[in-house]
Order: sequence, then C-alpha cells, then structure tokens
Amino acid sequence: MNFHLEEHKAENGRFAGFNGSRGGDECTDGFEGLVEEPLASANHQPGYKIQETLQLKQEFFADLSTTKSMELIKLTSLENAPTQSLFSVANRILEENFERKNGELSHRMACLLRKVLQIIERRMSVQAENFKHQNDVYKSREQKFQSRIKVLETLAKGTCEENEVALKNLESIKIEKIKVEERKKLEDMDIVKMKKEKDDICAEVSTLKSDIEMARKTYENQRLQLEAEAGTTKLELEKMVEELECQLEDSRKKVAELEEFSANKYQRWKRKENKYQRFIEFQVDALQDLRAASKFMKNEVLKTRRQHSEELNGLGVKLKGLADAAQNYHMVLTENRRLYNEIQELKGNIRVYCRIRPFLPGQNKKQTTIEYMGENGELVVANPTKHGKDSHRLFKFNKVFGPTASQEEVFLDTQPLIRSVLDGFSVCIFAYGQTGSGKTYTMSGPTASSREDWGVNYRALNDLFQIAQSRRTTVVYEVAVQMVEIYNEQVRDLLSSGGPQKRYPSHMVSLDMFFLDLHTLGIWNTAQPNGLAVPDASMHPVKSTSDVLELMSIGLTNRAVGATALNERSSRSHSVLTVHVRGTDLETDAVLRGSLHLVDLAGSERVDRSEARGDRLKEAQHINKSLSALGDVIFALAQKSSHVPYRNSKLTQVLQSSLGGQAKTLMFVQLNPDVDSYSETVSTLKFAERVSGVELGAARSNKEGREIRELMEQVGSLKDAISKKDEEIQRLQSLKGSASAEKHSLTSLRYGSSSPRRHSIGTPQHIRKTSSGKLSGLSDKAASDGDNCSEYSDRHSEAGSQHSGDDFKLHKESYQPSKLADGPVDQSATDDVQLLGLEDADLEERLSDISDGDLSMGTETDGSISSVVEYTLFPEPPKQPEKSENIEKSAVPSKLPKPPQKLLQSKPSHFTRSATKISSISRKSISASSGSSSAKPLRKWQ
Ligand SMILES: Nc1ncnc2c1ncn2[C@@H]1O[C@H](COP(=O)(O)OP(=O)(O)OP(=O)(O)O)[C@@H](O)[C@H]1O
Repeated sequence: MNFHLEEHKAENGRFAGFNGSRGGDECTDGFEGLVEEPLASANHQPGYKIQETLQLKQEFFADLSTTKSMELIKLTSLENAPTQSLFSVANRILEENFERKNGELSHRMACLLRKVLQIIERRMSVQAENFKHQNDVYKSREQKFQSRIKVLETLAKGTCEENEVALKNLESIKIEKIKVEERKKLEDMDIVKMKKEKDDICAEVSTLKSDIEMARKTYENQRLQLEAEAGTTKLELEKMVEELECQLEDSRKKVAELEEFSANKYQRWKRKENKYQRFIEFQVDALQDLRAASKFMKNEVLKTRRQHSEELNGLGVKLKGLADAAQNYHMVLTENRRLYNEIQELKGNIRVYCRIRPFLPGQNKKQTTIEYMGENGELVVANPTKHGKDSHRLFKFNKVFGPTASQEEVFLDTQPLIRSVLDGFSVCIFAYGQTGSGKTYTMSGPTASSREDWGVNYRALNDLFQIAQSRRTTVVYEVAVQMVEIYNEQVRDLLSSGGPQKRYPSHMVSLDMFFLDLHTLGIWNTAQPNGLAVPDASMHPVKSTSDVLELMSIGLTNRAVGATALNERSSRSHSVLTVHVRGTDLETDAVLRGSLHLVDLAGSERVDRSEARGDRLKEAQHINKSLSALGDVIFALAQKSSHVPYRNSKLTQVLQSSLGGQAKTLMFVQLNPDVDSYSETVSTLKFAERVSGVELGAARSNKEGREIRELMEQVGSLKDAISKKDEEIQRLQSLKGSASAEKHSLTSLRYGSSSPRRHSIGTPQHIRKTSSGKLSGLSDKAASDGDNCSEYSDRHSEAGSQHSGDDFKLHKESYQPSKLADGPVDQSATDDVQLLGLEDADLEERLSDISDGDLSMGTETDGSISSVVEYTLFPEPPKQPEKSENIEKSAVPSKLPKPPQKLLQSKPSHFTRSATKISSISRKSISASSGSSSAKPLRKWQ
C-alpha cells in the first residue's frame, strides 16, 4: 500500500514536471515517466488506484488542454502510459471533438485515439488473462489444501496421540484455512470489485468505441469531402499554374523585349552623351571667350562709370546752383505772398478763399467744371458740355482749396485771422455759395462730435481758448457768444432761453443773467461794436470749448431747416455766430475788445432752379433779396461810393461794420463741381471776384487805455444823469397832466429816439405806433419789420414772461414804452432835441441811409461806438464821475452835442446806473453824430 502511495507521489512529481514544460521533448519525457509505472501494482490495489487515476486524470486533462499538446505525445510513449491516463486522453480527444461544432476530427487525432483504444483493449485483455490465471492458481491451491485435509483426516483417525497431534495440526490447519478463507473472501471481494471495474471499463470502452466509430465515420465523411475539395482545388491550382506559366512566358518575352529596348536606348543615350560632351566642350570654349569679352566690357563700364560720375558731379554742382536759385525763388515767392498779404491787410481787402466740395455719392464724377486750381489762388472753370472761347473762365482769389482739402488745412489758413481777435481786431468770416456747396461743412463741419470734422466755428473758438489760456499770466480774457439767424428777414435768437425753440439746460439759463443788465441799459438797440447789431440776442459767457459745443448744438438745432429740390437738408436762413472777446492787460490795465462773426449764409441759387413754391418760394425770395443786397453793398464799397445801402436787408445791417468798418473780413466761396451747377458756379465766382476787390481800409485793433475807459465811465455817468432827468420829467408830467400837440410831437420825437425808428420821425405810422406804446427797444424794431416783427416782439415778450422776480422786472422795464410819449415838453426835452443833433440842417441827409433800419444805428460805426457798447457788454464797476469836465474838453466828439452843463454840475450825486430811456438818448446822440459825415470825429475816440 505504502509502496503504491510513494510510487504515485513520484508519479505526481513527474506530472508536475510535465506541467511545467510543454515543449515536445519534455512532454514525451512526462509520458515516458508514466510508462515506467508497473501495471500490475495498479491492478493489485484497485480501490486506491481508481482514486489515484481519477486525480491523475484531472491533472492530465488540465495539462493536455489542447489538442496541439496532445499531438505532441509520441505514440510510443502511449504504450507505457497508465491505463487511466489513456482513458483520459481518449476522453479528451472525444470531448474536444464534441466541442468542435463541425464535429470534424483530424486524421492525426483519429489515429491517436485509435492507438489509445487499441492499447487499452490490449491491456484489458491482458488483465482478464491475469485474472483468469490467478483464479486457476487459487483453485489449484484449494484443491491442494483439500487433499491435505483429507490426508490429515485419515491420519487423525489413526491414533489418538496422533489424533491429538493431528487435532492440533488440524486446529492450526483450520486456523490457516480460516485465514485462507478470509484471504480468499478478501480476494473475492477484490475480484468482484475488479470485475465491476472491468465492467465499468468495458462499458466505457464500448461507449468510446461507439464514439470512435462515430468520429471515424464523421472523419471519413470529412476526408471524402476534403478529398473531393482537394481534387477540385488541385484542378483549379493546375489551371492557375498553367495560366501562370503562360503569364510567365509572356513576361519572359516582355523582359526580353525590354532588355532589347533598353539596350537600344542605352546605345542612343551613349551617343547623346558623346554629343553633349562635345557640346559642353564647345560651350566651355565659348564661355572662356565670353569671360574674356566680359572682362573687356567691365573695364569699359568702369571707364564709362568714371566718366558718368564726373559728369554727375558736374551736374550736381549745377543742380545745387539751381536748388539755391529755387530756394531763393521760393523765398522770394513767400516774401511776395507776405507782402501781398500785407498790402491786402493795409488796404483792408476782403480776403476770399475758394473751396471746392468733393463729389457726393451718386454724382457723375467725370463731369467736373473745375479745370485748373493754381497754388497761387488761380482757378479755371469750364463747362465740359460747351466749347468755344467763352467756355473757360479764369478767376483769382487769395487761396483755392481743392475737394481733398481737409478741415484742418482750411483752418490753418484761417487761423492767423482768428488769432487777431485776441489782439482786439474785429473779424468776420462768412461762407457764400449755392445750396449744398458745403457752406455749413466749412463753417461748422458735418458733425461736432468728431474733432477731425470740426469746421471753422469750433476750431476758432477752441483756438481762442487755447491762446487765452497760454496768455493768462499777462492778459485775462472773457469770451461770450451770440447766435442768431436771419430767416425771412427776421432776426431770431438761436440761443434764446425762453423762445419757442429748444430749451436750455438749467446751467445755461443762468448764463443769461450775465447780460440782463445789457437790456436794462438798453444797449441792444444800438449798433454793436465792430459790427453785429442784433437786438435782444442773448449773450452767453463761455469758458471752454465744451460750453461752445453745447451752445452751438442748441443753436444749430434751432436753425430753420427744410427740404428743397436741391438739398434735402438745405438751410434757408443765414446763421451768425458772434464771439465777443474782452482782454484785460494785467500790467497796464488796458482793455482789448475783439469780435468774431462767423456767418453761414443761406444758399445763393436762383429761385427758378430750386423749384420752390409757396412758403419755400417766399423763403427763397427773401434769401435772394438779402444776398443781392449784400452784392449791392459790396458793389458800392468796391466803387468807393459815398452811399452804401446797408439798410436794404437785415443781413447787410448785421454785417455792416464787418464789410465797411475796420474789420478783417474773409469770405469762403463754396463751389459745387457738378456740371449742372456750372452757371451757379460762374455767378458765385463773379460775385466772389467783386468781393475780393473791396477795400475796407486798414483794420484797427480795438485797444483802449485807461484814459479812454475813464471817459467811457463818464459817458456812463452822463447816461445816469440823463436817466435821472427823465425820471424828473416823468414826475413833472404827472403833475401837469396835459400836453400840447407840439409837446406831443417833441416828446414823441424823444421817445422815438430811444429806438432805431427815430429816423422815421414825423411819419403818421410811427406816431401811431408810438402813441400805442408798443414801440420800444425790440418792439420798436419789430414794428419796423411789419407783422413778422410784431411776432418777434411777442416771442420775446413771452421769453420775458418766463423770467421771474427781478429779472422779469428788468425785462419789462427795457421793453416798456416811455411814458414821455404823453408827457409835457419842457426845457429838458428841447435839450434832448439838441442832444440828438436834430437841429442840424443836414440831418435828413445823414439819416437817409439808416432811416428805415431798426439795426442801422451803427451805420459807419467806428471804434468809439464799439467802445461804448463793449463797455456795456462787459460792465465795469461804477466810478465817481470826477473827470466829467474832461469829457467836454477832450473826449466828446465834436459832433456829439454837449450834455447840459446844468445836469452835470447840479446833480452829480444823483448819478446811478439805472437803465432807462435816457441811455437811449445818449445813444441817439452818438448815432446822430455818427452819420456819414461824423465818422472822422468819432475816430478820435480810438
Ligand atoms: N469738403 C467737403 N468734404 C466732404 N463733404 C462735403 C464737403 N463739403 C460739403 N460736403 C457735403 O455736401 C453736402 C452739402 O454740404 P452743406 O450742407 O455744408 O452745404 P450748404 O452749402 O451748407 O447747404 P445749404 O445752403 O443748404 O446750407 C453735405 O452732405 C456735406 O457733408
């Protein structure tokens, strides 16, 4: 038993070795180990052996998990393998066979299976033989024992002793027999067990046989099938081989052909190579020739270059001479231009800049009327649709800006003019041209939002502020602006805070307060300094460009615009932006007063071209009328005519001093290059040509010293005295309570003198209006404009009503008609008549030019009036009239009637600054003395 156990352990060890190495040789070794096991020992211990073999079977199957590994087992080693292992192998083969779905069993495996089964069968038959032999041995032994027993029984029967011995022997034999029987029983049991095992094995063998038979059949079928397939495949392969052989034959032929071809080609290439070789040799020779030639050429070139550089040096010397000459020429040109400008300045010529608008999108760019633009201001226009000698026209101006000129370029040429405002000059810049020719573009720009687009207006004010800032340590400047438009011969304040137009932000309203006392002093009814005489136009102090931007955007919004056939945003009003500047010299106390008028005129096109109807026609007529009035004024000025018809339109009245005074004036002539506008362009240019010929006289700076200012203060004191007198008259009037017709007339005359209508004295209409008490200040002027003006007056009355408290009172006061109209005439009234200069015989003549214009007070205005008005525009703190006597002696113009001595002497202490109509008497005196013949004495003021 132990022997078997040990043996199987060793066997397990061998299997373990087999498990560890699956190589073919090692596998064989494993089986060889198995073969060494003696079969007999297995048969002698069947129970134990079965158990062992089952375990072995499991291990063996685990090891022989693949058919491949099984195939590795050599058939010879099977002979020595334990039976159980053989069964396992057979089982495994069959199981694998069943696992395969197609049930095919390889030939090799079938052989192996057959071999295994044959070995098992042989072993079984050997074992059966052994069992039989053993049985026979047992039987013969039994028989031997039986015979011995019989012998012994016979002997027992002999003697007792012998019997006893025999008994004892018998006893031992019995014991031995029992033992033998027991052993036999055990052996029987073993036999039974082995028989059973044999039966099991036989059953298993028969099952295996049937399986093998099935497998064999399947294999046979498959073999047949495979043989059939192999036959078919063989046939196909034979065919393919044949084909391939054919192809091979073809290929061989082709290769032979190719070889032949390549041999030919090789020959050809060889020939070519030889040819090229010869060619290269030829080229190399040629190259060497060329090198020699190039060397020769190089030498030639070097020679030529030397010659050239010598020539160039010579030319350079000549060119330098020319450049020097050109520079001199430019210097001479610049000098010429400067001298020309100086002459113009001295002459006071109106400068004319011509600007040509670029074509707008949609316009035909090929058809332009601009033929030539010279740098020296020459311009040739031509009508491309007409030919002939009159088709070209040459004009000459101070400067011509082409369509590509930027706003900056235009301003650069305008800048010096604008800067002179800060030096106390009066400057007027206006843009003239047909609708859509770019007037507004030049003056204001397309938008105020972009600095690049800024027109002259914004740039000018920006410049003024910048210069003022840079001079702040020496001069303190105050700047204020007005903006009005002249629409249908009506002057409208574009910055009015109370009008029906756009309202101001609250901080702007407060700015108006700055000038409220101007109304109070009644200065609005007079000619403004250096030009603009716009009654009641609000004045707005500005401190920065942003203030100006804000005000101007309000003004532009308020400007009347509407659509016409020519320009959908055509403005049909003249807009005037006036900038007043007052500078005080911190060291000398001298005061500079400059003003700048920036005028954007309405379109100058002919009425018939604009296709206007109804209201538009009326507007166009008004525009044409005012522009032709402008032309007349310019014509009169160009002719140096003694009579200049400023009064014919509001526009000429507004621009009066800028055109005829001592201002510097610049006109932008705007042109539309379109062919359709040719006739307009020519008439515009003709007008501009006339304007450029106008000499205004040398411009003068409005600078006043302390002395003049003191005189002005005295004038103010006089005005106050007169106002006191007025009050006195009123008091007397209320006492007397009645008045004669003559008195009425005188009083009316006096009242009329407070307004520009004074020159219409004696006309029934004037008297009627005066009596009704509606004519005073602005109302008076409005009356002169007919219905439109009363409308204007109403608007301003409305504006006045919007002020509250004291402001309102002040307005009221300035608009109230004088009660003098109904009062008695006394000596003071007579004095007033004298003061007005109405006694002069040539009064009618002197006033003829200004009789109808409410704005004409400033006709032939000069610096003295400017001073008066500027003084009131920027009021100074009141001073005691200590030097009143000096007025008489030195300052009062010869034509200015003397103020009553009585008044000056008797009531000096009553001088106040209350604003009443007496101030207008003062103005009247100045105005009366400033008639055409009074210009000289007035200049003494400067
Ligand atoms: N120099 C320019 N460069 C570019 N566009 C321009 C120029 N001048 C004018 N324009 C354009 O031409 C059009 C007409 O210009 P603008 O309104 O200034 O003409 P206007 O003479 O003021 O017309 P109106 O008489 O109706 O006021 C505008 O669209 C303007 O932007």
